[in-house]
Amino acid sequence: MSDEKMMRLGQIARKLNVGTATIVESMAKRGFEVENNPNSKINMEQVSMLEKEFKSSALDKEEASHLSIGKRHEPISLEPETPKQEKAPEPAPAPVHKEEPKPAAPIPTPAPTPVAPAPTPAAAPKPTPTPAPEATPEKIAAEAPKLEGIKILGKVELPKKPAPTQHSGQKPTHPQRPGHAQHPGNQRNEKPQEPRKQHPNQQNKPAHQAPKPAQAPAAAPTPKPAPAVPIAPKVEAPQDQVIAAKADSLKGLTVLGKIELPVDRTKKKGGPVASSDERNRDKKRPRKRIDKPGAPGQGGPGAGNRPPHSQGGPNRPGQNRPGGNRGGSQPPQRVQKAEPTPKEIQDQIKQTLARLQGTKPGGGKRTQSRRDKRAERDRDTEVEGEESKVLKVTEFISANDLAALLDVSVNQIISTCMSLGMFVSINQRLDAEAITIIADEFGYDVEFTKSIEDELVEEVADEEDDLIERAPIVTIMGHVDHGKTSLLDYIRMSKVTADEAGGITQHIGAYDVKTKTGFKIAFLDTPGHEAFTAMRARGAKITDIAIIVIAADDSIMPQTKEAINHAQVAGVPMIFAINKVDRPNANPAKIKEELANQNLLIEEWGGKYQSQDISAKTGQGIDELLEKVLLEAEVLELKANPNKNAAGTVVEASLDKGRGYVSTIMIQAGTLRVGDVMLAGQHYGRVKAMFDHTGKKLKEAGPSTPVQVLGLGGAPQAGDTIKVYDTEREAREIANSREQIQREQSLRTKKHITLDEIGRRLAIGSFKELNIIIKGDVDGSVEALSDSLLKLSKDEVKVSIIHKGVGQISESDVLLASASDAIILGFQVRPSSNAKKLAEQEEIEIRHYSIIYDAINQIKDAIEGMLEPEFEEVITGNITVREVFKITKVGTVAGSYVTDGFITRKNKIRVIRGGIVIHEGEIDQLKRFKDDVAEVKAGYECGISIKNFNNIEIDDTIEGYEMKEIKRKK
Ligand SMILES: Nc1nc2c(ncn2[C@@H]2O[C@H](COP(=O)(O)OP(=O)(O)OP(=O)(O)O)[C@@H](O)[C@H]2O)c(=O)[nH]1
Repeated sequence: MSDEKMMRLGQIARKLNVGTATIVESMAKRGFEVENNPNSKINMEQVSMLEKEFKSSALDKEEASHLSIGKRHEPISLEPETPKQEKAPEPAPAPVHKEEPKPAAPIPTPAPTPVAPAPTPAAAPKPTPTPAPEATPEKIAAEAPKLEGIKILGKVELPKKPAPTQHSGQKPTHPQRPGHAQHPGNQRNEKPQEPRKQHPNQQNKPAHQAPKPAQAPAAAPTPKPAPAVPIAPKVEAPQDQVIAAKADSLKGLTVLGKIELPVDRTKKKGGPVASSDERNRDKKRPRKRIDKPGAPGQGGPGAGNRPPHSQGGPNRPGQNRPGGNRGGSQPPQRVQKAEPTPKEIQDQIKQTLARLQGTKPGGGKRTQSRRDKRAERDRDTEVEGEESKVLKVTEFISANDLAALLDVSVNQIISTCMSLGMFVSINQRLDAEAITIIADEFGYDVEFTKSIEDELVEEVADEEDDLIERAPIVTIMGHVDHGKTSLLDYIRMSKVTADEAGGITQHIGAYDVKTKTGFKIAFLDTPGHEAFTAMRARGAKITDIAIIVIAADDSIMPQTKEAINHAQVAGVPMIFAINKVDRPNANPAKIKEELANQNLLIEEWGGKYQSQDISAKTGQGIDELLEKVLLEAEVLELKANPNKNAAGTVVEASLDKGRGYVSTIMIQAGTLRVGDVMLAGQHYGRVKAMFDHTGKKLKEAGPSTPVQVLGLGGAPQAGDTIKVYDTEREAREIANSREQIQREQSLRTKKHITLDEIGRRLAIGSFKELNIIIKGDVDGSVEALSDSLLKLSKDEVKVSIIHKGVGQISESDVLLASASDAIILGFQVRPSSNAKKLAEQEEIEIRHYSIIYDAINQIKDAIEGMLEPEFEEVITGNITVREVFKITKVGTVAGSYVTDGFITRKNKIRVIRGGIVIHEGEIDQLKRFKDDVAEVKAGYECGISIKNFNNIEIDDTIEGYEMKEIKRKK
């Protein structure tokens, strides 16, 4: 008995057409723990519960088998039969009874269903079919009880027979009879809920219905054995019957819908029978088929099922869905979700999107865009893969230009810069370092092309025959007051010294003279002050020979050494002019000795350096000096081609009210003529007029000739090279280019200091910057002042010359000063009336100077004022504690006496006990009697309390002190 009452999990699972896991889960919900093991036993009571719960599932299975049988003949149905037959016997009886007496026993019904199938197969007796139609329901009823198959046949077939031919016909009939539950399955689309109701009742109803419909159809049932049914359907009512059977098992129809899955099965398994899992799959698959036009075409087992579906299918497209519902509303959903899992879903989505977008797969813009990007990447990788290329650029090209040269998008350049910690804009110009780094990122080596300056200086190799001797260009250098100007004056027989403000040469000039022997020598007059060091350096560059003036009554001074260094660095031969030998204290030998100590042996002493004792005052030795210059020049074999466009260097530039910008230029090669288009630095213009150092007009000037030129659009800087171009346009383009570069460079030198520098200064504590704008009458003075001021920079204060130039102080200068919080220094120049007004409005300070020293000293003072003040401690007084009062809410109050100096409430104090400082802090309260006071002088008593300190004892000394600011120097 026990065995009979118990069923194995696997067994019941097969019977109910569900998975063991599902059963276990269901059992668990009901409070029964069952191990998910096919051999786990479940008692019949539980089985009954499960049967109720999974009726639909069981029915599905049966119906499916029926359907297949009916449609495809017995063979297929046979499979299900065997198992069912075994079970059939048991359940069969129950259903029978129930059917006749009371449809109630739904539970048993399931049994019958299974039975039914059994019979069907058994019914294999296809012959019965014929009789089936004739069979009457009554008979069926009678027999039904005996055979399970009867139940099914009777129920389904009968009702269906009336309108069996067409499923649609069934529907109408069904509506009248609940048994349509099956139909509902087909009709699910219309009324999804029905199926559910039907399912549970199906078994009962079918039974009931069977009897009713059995009426006519009953005939079919007569053959009792459902077999008749299956057969019948095939023939006449076979379909009807089958349908009828399906009616009961409309779910089966649903299953058919699932059958679509079979299609898949055909591919994968090939077996139509569905397990609980398969069931879901079937349900899912059908949908796939529906979605996929190709699905229907799939044959195989599924196809067999389909046909029947096809009958109802066409009319009831929702069948598949209903099937899903049968198992519960969830199944269908699961099915849908589960199916998509494969990549097919993604493909479908893509296709769908493609359709929505009206694009063909792979043909959309996005795709194209992706392709393009891919292509770009490929290209990039190719570039990277290739040997590093060389990118020839000039410094300060813009990010955009660099992108074009690298053949990448400017965004890539910008993002690369960002990754490198640089934030650049599209039009921002990049310095050499940045260009190199960025290019490297893209696999390029950078080769900076010669700057425009270099290109200008670069001369086309001249034919030997075109070269002729030229005069040497001589620079006179030396320490302050050693007599440089005097020497030059003597040579050109003029006196410049007397005209110079402060007696100091403030700008350089150029002169050419003829020696007594008739040879020309061009002189550059360099200022002797330290501030002009840079100028001297420039002078040395265009200098063929340097005359180092050393006062015989002095010694080799720092600037003398500096001048020597510049000459040596420039590779310019030096001639020492030991001056002031006319003075009684002159000691030329001492100078020569010092030179020797400097490793500068003069010829007299066996060295290679020429020297000449001279007196700029008396003219002693000057002719000899010039001869030695010529001798040196001869050795140098100085030659130049005068028959080409002029090239040279700007020695000086200034703004002349009447004549405009006047530039002193040393022609180094070629010939400059009036009317030539000349470019100097970032200024260009046509030469309007030329003058020599005496003011005499010149129409042309050859090599080694210093000339004053009128016609440039601005004042070039000393040291700027000049070149003559054939067209103004050409000169303008280069001038603009230089201007841009100059702007970039100036911007960088102004604002861009290295991170290290900033960090270092920040570490120091405070970082202050004194911005200065310098305007002067001549370039040399501006440069000199600029260089001197820059040297005033200290760690704590940086002097920045944010702008400098020749000419009147303009409104733009004031605006710039306002924007950059700068002061303006005017050297021998004054602001325009508008600039003056603007300066007053903007509160911009403009200082005027005519002597460089004054400017330097004042700025030095200003810088000192800007330095962080230094403080020193000043003890203001001492008080002695005579009594101590401890007051609850106040703390300890010391009754004290000011022994010396005074004490103020703002004083910082120290509490000293036994000569040792035990506390440093601030005064909390200072009182005289009950009144708060700000100060108590020596000889008076007072009450004092100290912030956060109550450990005051009698005889303690309280020292008051303050930090006093001290002006800082140097
Ligand atoms: N006795 C004497 N005095 C000289 C001689 N040469 C120059 N001096 C004087 O020395 C002073 C300075 O001469 P400068 O020619 O201005 O000297 P410098 O090197 O040009 O000076 P800076 O222009 O400031 O660089 C002047 O007072 C001259 O008169 C000389 O040979 N003999």
